[in-house]
Amino acid sequence: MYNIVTLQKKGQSLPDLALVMLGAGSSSRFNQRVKKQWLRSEDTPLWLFATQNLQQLFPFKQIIVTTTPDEHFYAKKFSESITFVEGGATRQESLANALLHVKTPFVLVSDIARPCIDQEMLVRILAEMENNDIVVPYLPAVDTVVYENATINRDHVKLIQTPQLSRTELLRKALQTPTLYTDDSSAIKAIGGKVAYVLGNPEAKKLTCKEDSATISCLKAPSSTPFVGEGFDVHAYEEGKVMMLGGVEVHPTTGFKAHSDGDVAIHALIDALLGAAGAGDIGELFPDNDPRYKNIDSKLLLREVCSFLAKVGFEIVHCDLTIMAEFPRLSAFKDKIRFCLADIMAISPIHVNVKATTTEKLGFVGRQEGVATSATATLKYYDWTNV
Ligand SMILES: Nc1ccn([C@@H]2O[C@H](COP(=O)(O)OP(=O)(O)OP(=O)(O)O)[C@@H](O)[C@H]2O)c(=O)n1
Ligand SMILES: C[C@](O)(CO)[C@H](O)COP(=O)(O)O
Repeated sequence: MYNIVTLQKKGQSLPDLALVMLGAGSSSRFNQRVKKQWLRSEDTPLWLFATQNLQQLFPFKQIIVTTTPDEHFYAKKFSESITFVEGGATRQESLANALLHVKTPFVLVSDIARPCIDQEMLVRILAEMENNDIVVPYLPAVDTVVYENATINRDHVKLIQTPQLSRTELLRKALQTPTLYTDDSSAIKAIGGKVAYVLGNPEAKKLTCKEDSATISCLKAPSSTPFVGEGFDVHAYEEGKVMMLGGVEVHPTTGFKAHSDGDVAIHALIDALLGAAGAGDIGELFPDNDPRYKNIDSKLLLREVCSFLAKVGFEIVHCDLTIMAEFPRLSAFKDKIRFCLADIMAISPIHVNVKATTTEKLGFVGRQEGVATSATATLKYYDWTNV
């Protein structure tokens, strides 16, 4: 590792450092269905790419990543060694949550939205840590700067970047304030801490708006690999209920025994979609003991899954369902189901296929105890290079 060699050459020993990666933002200025955290560089989401980039530059004792509560379960599936912490409503709150887990005297904090940190910049930061409370990379202003209609001396202006290296205890203390700061150094400065500024790097630009994607030079285009998932679900019949299959009412008086509306076709499809994304299964998202999902219309669940998949960087390419039912006959409903599902998934109806079959009176389907559905779904990464 070049930076370590450099530091050791300068006679410095390596400090114990924790890395905090802030990734719990709402990505609102990015203004896309996909959140910037989840853009893929080849096969790696941006938050992990940014983390791994720093990880290969320094042997951190701890790595902590903040995520939004709804993405937390999915982010955790990417790594066993990272500590994932739920973020708060602001960057500052997310940082305070992460700091509760830091065990080292110094902590390096970076925005996942600044993925292109190079080793020279990190070395410049580490080299200043000993005699300061926080070390902050910056870029000088190169344009004319007007502040409240008055041109000011641009030599006095610094454009602040991350990562910033702080004394952990002092940073914790600095964040115990109702004042909202947009970075760590402003908070530490406000309590009288000693701030060292070192030269940053234009390459360490923050991804804020969608137009920035093309300028984040270290990111590679997403892989074009298709991901195929499969799902399977069964529900027993229950009299006195409407039967919903694939979002369509197919029988007025014989429905399904279930916590939700029991739409076995949508449930299998959801599992196929989640399977393709590596996101577990329907029960992880919508537990069947959660009162919010009692008798819920499964179309709402499918909508939520589609919006989750879009948020974490996927597009739906195709799906195929086989509904196994002895009763009712489904031939008249297959196209209606297809159009209904395609509409919810916002894909062409020709990319949704629905098949129905009996099981020749064999098994629980054949004995008319219930209905089963198997489904496959194909996803691909959202291609941000086309935006
Ligand atoms: N509540 C928050 C808000 C922001 N961040 C993180 O702080 C960094 C800087 O924030 P920014 O780039 O502004 O990201 P967002 O807050 O997601 O963007 P926006 O303001 O456009 O919604 C990002 O890596 C973001 O994920 C965070 O961890 N928790
Ligand atoms: C921390 C930061 O990246 C330094 O420039 C910046 O202040 C983050 O601000 P944002 O409004 O949360 O993007």
